[in-house]
Amino acid sequence: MSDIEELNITVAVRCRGRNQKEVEARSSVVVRVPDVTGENEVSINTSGETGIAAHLNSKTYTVDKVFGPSADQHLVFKSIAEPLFRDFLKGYNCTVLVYGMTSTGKTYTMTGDERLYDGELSQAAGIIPRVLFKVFDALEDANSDDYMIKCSFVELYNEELKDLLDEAHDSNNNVPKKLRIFDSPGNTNNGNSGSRTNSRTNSPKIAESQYASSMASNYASRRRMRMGPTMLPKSARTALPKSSSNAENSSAIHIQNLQEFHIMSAKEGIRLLQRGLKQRQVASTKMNDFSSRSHTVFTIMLYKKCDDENFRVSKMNLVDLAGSENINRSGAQNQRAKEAGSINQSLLTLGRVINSLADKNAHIPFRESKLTRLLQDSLGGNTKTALIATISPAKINSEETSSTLEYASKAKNIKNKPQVGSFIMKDVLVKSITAELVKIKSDLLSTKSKDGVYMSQENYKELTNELENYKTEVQECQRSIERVNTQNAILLKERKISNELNESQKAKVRNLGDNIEYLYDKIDRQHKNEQELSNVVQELMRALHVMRQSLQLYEDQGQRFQTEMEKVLYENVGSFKKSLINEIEKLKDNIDEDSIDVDGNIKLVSQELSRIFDRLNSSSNEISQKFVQGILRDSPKHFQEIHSQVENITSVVEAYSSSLITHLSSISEEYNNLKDYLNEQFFKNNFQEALDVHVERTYHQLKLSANSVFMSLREIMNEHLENNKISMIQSLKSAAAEVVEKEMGLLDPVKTAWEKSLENINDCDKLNNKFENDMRSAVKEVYGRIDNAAGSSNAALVEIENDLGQLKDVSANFRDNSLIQNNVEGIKRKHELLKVQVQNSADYMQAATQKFGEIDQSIQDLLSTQTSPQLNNEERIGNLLEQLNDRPLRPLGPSGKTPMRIAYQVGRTSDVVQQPSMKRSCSTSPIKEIDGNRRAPSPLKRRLLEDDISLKAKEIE
Ligand SMILES: Nc1ncnc2c1ncn2[C@@H]1O[C@H](COP(=O)(O)OP(=O)(O)OP(=O)(O)O)[C@@H](O)[C@H]1O
Repeated sequence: MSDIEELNITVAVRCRGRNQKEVEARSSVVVRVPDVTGENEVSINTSGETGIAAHLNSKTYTVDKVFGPSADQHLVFKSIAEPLFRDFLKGYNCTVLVYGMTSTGKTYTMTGDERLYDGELSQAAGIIPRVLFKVFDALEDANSDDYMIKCSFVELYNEELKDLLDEAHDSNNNVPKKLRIFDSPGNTNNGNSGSRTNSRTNSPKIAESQYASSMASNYASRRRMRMGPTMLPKSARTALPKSSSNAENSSAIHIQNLQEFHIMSAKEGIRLLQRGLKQRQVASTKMNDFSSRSHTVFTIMLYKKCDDENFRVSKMNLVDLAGSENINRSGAQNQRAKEAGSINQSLLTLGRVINSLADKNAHIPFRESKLTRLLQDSLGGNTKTALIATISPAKINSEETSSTLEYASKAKNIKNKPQVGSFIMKDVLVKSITAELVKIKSDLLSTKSKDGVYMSQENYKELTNELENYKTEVQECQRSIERVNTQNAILLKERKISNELNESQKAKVRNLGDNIEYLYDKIDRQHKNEQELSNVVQELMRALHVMRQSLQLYEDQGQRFQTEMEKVLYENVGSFKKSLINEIEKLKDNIDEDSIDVDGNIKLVSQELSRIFDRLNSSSNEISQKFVQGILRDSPKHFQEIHSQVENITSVVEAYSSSLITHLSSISEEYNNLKDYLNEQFFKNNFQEALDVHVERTYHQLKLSANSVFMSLREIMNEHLENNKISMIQSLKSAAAEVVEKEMGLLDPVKTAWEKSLENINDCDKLNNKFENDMRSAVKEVYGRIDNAAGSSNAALVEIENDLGQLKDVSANFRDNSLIQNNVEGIKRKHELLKVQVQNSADYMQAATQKFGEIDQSIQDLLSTQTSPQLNNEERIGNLLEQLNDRPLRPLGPSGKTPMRIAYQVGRTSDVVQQPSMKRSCSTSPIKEIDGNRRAPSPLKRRLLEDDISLKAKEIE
């Protein structure tokens, strides 16, 4: 046992969002959790302070996972229950517990929305429905047929156990069987001596009691749900302890009389769950109007084949604990108080058990409550366990939240020693199933023996209940149809109203459009005025410029005046000075002469002076008058101009400002109108509805237009494709015709050439035949001659032999007889003659052979020229014709003509266009073409002839 790894139980915290009650109570959020998940710390501030103080005074708890308000059911299942579920499939016993104060989401987490929608679970489905679906999915995926799944559903309420699936609760006649927690014989983990070690060594097994209870007959429900509680036959009961591999550790807690139901699908499991939930005791308290004050345990048992003889048994306990709030807070009284007390009794014991396990105490008070006895194996035992603590974020529940978090963080220290579950022998299982079958068969028999339909009381009740249920369902459906109809009518009415509203909105929008048009008009006019104003300002600038120029003119004139004055003064004073000096000189002269008329001179000087001053005066007067006159002349003009400019500007500015005021007032009036209109009329209406209608209509229009677009697109595509097809076919046809025409054009000269070549070939054939005939006759002649020669040679040989015989006979008379001498001479002459004849024949044959060679060579030459790869067909044919026409025929033998045979061949197969007529003529030819190479028989024949001749010649010799 010590080899088995110790595992801390997994602890998660799930914090929901604030509920209606908490929002209405304006209770602030005091719990800090992530929005979804990702952290393993949760902190709570119970001090009532805010800001940094709150942060400093808050208490932080560390767990394995924290889920915030946005964590959905799927995430919680995936993170917490699914890992355990995988171990459950492997054969481990697993437990998932939800713990927390009422209305924090325990039932939501464990069960959630268990209903099926089109055979599927909703997003809000909790752990139990998800496990039910997962288990069948997993086993079906594994293609495993050798498994069996059973379910049970038990409630612990007021320290009383209740089988939530026992139909006797619904029946008036049947009393539900009492459930009892039952320690298997080997269990040493009792209340007094219960120790952590003992509990851990407990191995889950299928005990007799469990079977006794699970096999309790319930044919009615089995028939309905194709499943049912099974009863272990006696033999199986006795066989059971031996079948368990962990028999020596057999010390599990079991519930006597608890019914277990076979399920063949997840849906059957869901139906069982729903049936059990209906039975669940629900009482209302101050804390939660629908608060459940009971603990429930939904158990899924998996019997999975592990070898030929045994099935492995694993259990998944899904525990929804009652609310953990304390009795004072709940305000429950009387019966409720008792209930609350008992709940607390269980939960308090659970707390103590958790504390003891966390502190590793020797004594663990499992036996002090039924809840802890039930959970004995899940806490510190062989089970893999996960605890989900559900909490509220609101300040009003902070006390309970703290207590829940304390429990959770304590529970995190509990260590389990998970072990793979026990085995059950195949025989035992088969026997239990056989027992069931026997029962079903007997029921069937009794049914058959009756005329009508027979069914047991229970079954009948079941069916009646079912019928009632269906009736209720039908009524509900009718009601919902009516509801839907009413809603539909309302919706139609609303639609009408919204249509009207829409129309009026449209009119208003049109109005608004007109107003905006008008405003735009005004703004345009305003713009024009601004333009005018800017023109005026420009004019003003110009006038200013003119004024500046005038001023400059004045300044220049003044300058000129001053210069002239200076000039006049300088000239006059200079001349005066000169004349004065002259006069003084004169005076001096006169003084010397004593004849000076002083008075006269003085008079003259004074006259001169007064004249000068007069002139000066007059010229200065003249200049100043001129200047003044100039100023007087020009000034009114300038001033007039300036004045008129200023007047202009003033009038324009006045006009502009008045029009500005008018426009501004009218714009502000329009703006106010618009604002009023928007405030009072436009937004006053339920624009959301109008918007919805618009959205709906737009959607429909979009859909219609999308459809029509698609349709037209399809039509266009089809048309396009059809056109393409037609034009492709046409172009292909015309291209093919063109190609054929061109090819035919190209073929024509070739055809003519072919025809010509065929004629040539035919001619060749004729020539060839003639040549062959000639050759044959020549050879025949040669043969005749050779035969003659051979005949005469033979005759000569016979003669010689005769002569030799005579020679022998007359040898004795040879020397003296002149006749003999004459005979010998005659023989000699005949021999010479014969020799000459043989020599002639041999010469003739040699000449004939030479002719054969020449003929052969000429044919080879001819063919090699014709089959040259560099030549095209036309050239070959031309050559051929040329050779036929121009080549001098070599005399041969008696025919005296050149034998010729043309095998027209083309280098490449693809170039060959074989004419039927040519083929025919070729096939009639005595000389064949093999593999395109010409092969003439004449050399062989010739060689044979030569051999023959030389043989004959040798014989003759
Ligand atoms: N995480 C959550 N997300 C959405 N709704 C939730 C969540 N938790 C709880 N609720 C809702 O809060 C209400 C109370 O939840 P639930 O009945 O599960 O609480 P409980 O802890 O089981 O209470 P009790 O102890 O009284 O049985 C339910 O309507 C449930 O849908």
